Amino acid sequence: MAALSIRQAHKSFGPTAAVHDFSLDVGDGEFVTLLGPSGCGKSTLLRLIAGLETLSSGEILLQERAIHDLAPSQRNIAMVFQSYALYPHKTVAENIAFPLLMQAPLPLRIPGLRRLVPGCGALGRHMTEKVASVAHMLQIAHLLARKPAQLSGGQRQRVALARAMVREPQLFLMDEPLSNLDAKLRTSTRAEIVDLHRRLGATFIYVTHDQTEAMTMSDRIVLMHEGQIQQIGTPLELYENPKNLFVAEFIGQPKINLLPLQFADGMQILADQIVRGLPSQIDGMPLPSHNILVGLRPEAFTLCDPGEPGALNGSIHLVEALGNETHVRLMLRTTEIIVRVPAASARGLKAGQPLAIRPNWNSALAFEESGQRVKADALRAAA
Ligand SMILES: Nc1ncnc2c1ncn2[C@@H]1O[C@H](COP(=O)(O)OP(=O)(O)OP(=O)(O)O)[C@@H](O)[C@H]1O
Repeated sequence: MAALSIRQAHKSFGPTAAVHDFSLDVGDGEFVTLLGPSGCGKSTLLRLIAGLETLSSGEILLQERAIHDLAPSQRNIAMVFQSYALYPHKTVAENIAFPLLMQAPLPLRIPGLRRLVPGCGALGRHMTEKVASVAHMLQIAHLLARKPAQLSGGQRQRVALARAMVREPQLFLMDEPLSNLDAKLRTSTRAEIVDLHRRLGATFIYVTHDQTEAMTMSDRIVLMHEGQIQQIGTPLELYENPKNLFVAEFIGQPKINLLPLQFADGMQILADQIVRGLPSQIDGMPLPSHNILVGLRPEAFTLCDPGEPGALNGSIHLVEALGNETHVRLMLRTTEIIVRVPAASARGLKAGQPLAIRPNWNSALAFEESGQRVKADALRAAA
């Protein structure tokens, strides 16, 4: 059974279709990330799930129960915002307890009444224990008496997480929760959220435009563009088997290289160079006879002898040594590509020098000029 099902969701703001024909099933306990460039509709989709926006059409089901007409408070969903949205005048303990307090009977919410109404003492103690246990889990128990202004960004983020956890929701929604943290803290908090997900066993929907976050944290990624799904898959599926150029270019750092492959007068021309020794198959299909774009990741090249069959010859534009590996920007006539070279092989490489490389054709991807992956049908049609 899917924990969350979104069926043909559509949301327009006037003429803008922020989310268009969006369908997704999320499994119980799964960590799914909505990834895409700014404005692709990620936050709108999260807000639709939370009930902060209403659908123009479609359905949202939580544990097979339609929730899209329910108020946010009735959905048993917790959302962690980019801004943390903590109450500045309340202590950390009061911030964390707030969702429990909102669910509690009225007398418990009014301090003077608590002692007078039977049962309130026990409920209050239960709330205090719950807050303490969540704070302990997130290692912020020593901060319970402080106000948000007295916390670091990372601590505020944990308080926001604790406040989301305290109600034990069926679903956690997180909207770019790490974007206000510095790079080092982002890396460690990333690992903490993954660990928290594992320990809670809850379903997480996470929004980010940062592919490293998406790749390292998610069971599956939903890559969006202009309100629509481009591809759904595991991080490796998206990297190794992108459906189209948008996915291939969005996933991967440095970006995939795109080399035009043309056929003219019986010659094979790759990135404006006549090449010999092309394989009979590219991307699992016979070599086409129409022009295509060949996608090669920066690691899909080997340094070689300039005269070797299949060699591409270029001139080094820039050498970026990262320690364990080096990124070489290589100019092949009119196309600049990035080649990932092991540090040991890159010693002595300098800008301005000639360099020859051989593509590893086993990992090459073939794209039509329209951006779609070359398919067997397209080859037959073009033949
Ligand atoms: N309340 C609104 N009124 C009008 N247009 C809106 C509204 N909210 C979002 N949009 C538009 O809907 C589209 C999707 O916006 P959304 O905020 O969901 O994108 P996003 O992928 O989350 O972007 P970002 O990463 O920048 O937060 C954008 O074109 C945006 O301008």
